Amino acid sequence: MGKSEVDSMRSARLDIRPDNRKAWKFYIGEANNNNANNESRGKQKVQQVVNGEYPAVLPPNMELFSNQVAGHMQDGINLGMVKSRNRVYKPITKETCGQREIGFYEQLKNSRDPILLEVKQHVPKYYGTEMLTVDGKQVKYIVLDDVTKDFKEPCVMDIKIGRRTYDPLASYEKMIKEDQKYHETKRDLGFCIPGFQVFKITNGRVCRYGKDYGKNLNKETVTDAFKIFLNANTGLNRTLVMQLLTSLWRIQNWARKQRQLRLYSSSLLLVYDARRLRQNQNKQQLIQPPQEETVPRSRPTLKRVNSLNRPMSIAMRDNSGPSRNTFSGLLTKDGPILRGPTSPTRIKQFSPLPERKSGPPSLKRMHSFQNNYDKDLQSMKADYVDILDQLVNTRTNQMWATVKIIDFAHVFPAENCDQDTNFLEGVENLVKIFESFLIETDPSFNENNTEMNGCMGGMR
Ligand SMILES: Nc1ncnc2c1ncn2[C@@H]1O[C@H](COP(=O)(O)OP(=O)(O)OP(=O)(O)O)[C@@H](O)[C@H]1O
Ligand SMILES: O=P(O)(O)O[C@@H]1[C@@H](O)[C@H](OP(=O)(O)O)[C@@H](OP(=O)(O)O)[C@@H](O)[C@H]1OP(=O)(O)O
Repeated sequence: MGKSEVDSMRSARLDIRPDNRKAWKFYIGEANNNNANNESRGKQKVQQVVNGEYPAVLPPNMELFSNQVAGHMQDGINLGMVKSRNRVYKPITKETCGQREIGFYEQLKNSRDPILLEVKQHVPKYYGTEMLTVDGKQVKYIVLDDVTKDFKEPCVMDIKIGRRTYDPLASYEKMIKEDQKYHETKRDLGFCIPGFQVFKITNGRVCRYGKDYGKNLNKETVTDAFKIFLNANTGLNRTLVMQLLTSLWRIQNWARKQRQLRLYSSSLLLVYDARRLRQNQNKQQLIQPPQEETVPRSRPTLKRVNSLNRPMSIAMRDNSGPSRNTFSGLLTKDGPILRGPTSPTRIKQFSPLPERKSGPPSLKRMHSFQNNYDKDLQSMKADYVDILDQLVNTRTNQMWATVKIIDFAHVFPAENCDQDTNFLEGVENLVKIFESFLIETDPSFNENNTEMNGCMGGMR
């Protein structure tokens, strides 16, 4: 395709759908995620449907990154993230920010400082930079590991951390602009949610929530956003919450210790695989004993297995409430330590539910107490999908949810060797919300327990 053809195609799209420029940003709802219609023509290919709903002329083997949920998108003005195989490419469009971010990744790559070595575990692997020709222009890209690469149905949430999201070199206008947006969640919780996507476990469709949704959230409605993201309409999944919380605790622990960096406007990227969540939910329903049917509907719906340890329930029993027994930030080989009123409480080591061993689904088990054959058939199909997945995926026993720190365009050295409270407070509040979810997934949790409300109200 010649340049003039590409140009005319791009302007045709501009003419026909002028509002599309910010389409993704305002989009809330379901979308078909398999709509990338790539045409390889000669050396470059045109991608018709992209992260910001605009085409781009990309080098061969490159495509626009469809799992990008926030940040600058391909939208006719900005360049979006692109991907090739298991790597994502972040364009450097603002020279100073780009150099700062590259500088940070290079520092991590070469450093032996224990704090930097520790944070490296929570940052996507860095593969240097590359020049690519995009839309006929040479652009420098930062090359990173795609943290969604192992997931069949990647659910991704970008949580921008900090009450303050501008750096020390920001202009007065930039400060005002930043302070005005996502105002309530930033003010009350020290973080905001610029975007997320979730694959619904009920129908496999992807739903995307953009900036406008995030800008209208407040400290109460933010819980709804998390529950949508966590596919909690059929009940919060304890294994999922535990995996995310384990990562969050480790990041919190690091943020409490570190005294050398200021992370302005960095994000925590929460990712999990809805495919694995569905399998986990199905499995829990299958092993659920029949007497569960008598449990009143008003109770939390998540079913549990006996082997699953219950850290927060131990905490509640020993210390009578989450507001008085937050995780201390200390992880030992035996599990996290809680901070209690008198002495620290060690929580038993916990791990995600063991995955189902391969083998054909058992027909014997398939007669539910309700004799609901349709439901049984559905579970059986899900089992086969599960087994097929295991046959093609050797990573099946790995974690299927994690949290990474991303976006270091506004990282600065700390001037006075104290904590980065702006970053830390956001992380701590996020941790508290996920700890309250963990309590909710405890089968002994009583809905009327006022302690939990106390926990939510205790945000800094
Ligand atoms: N390593 C990664 N793996 C998978 N997805 C990623 C990765 N890094 C970034 N993303 C995706 O790209 C989005 C934007 O990333 P990032 O915040 O680094 O870009 P940005 O354009 O600098 O953002 P901003 O406009 O907030 O400054 C993230 O929300 C996430 O969806
Ligand atoms: O983080 P930066 O580099 O300052 O870029 C911001 C950022 O992308 C911001 O998006 P959000 O994630 O805070 O929602 C953009 O704001 P909008 O919400 O108005 O789109 C800013 O415009 C970006 O700043 P800049 O205009 O300097 O590129």
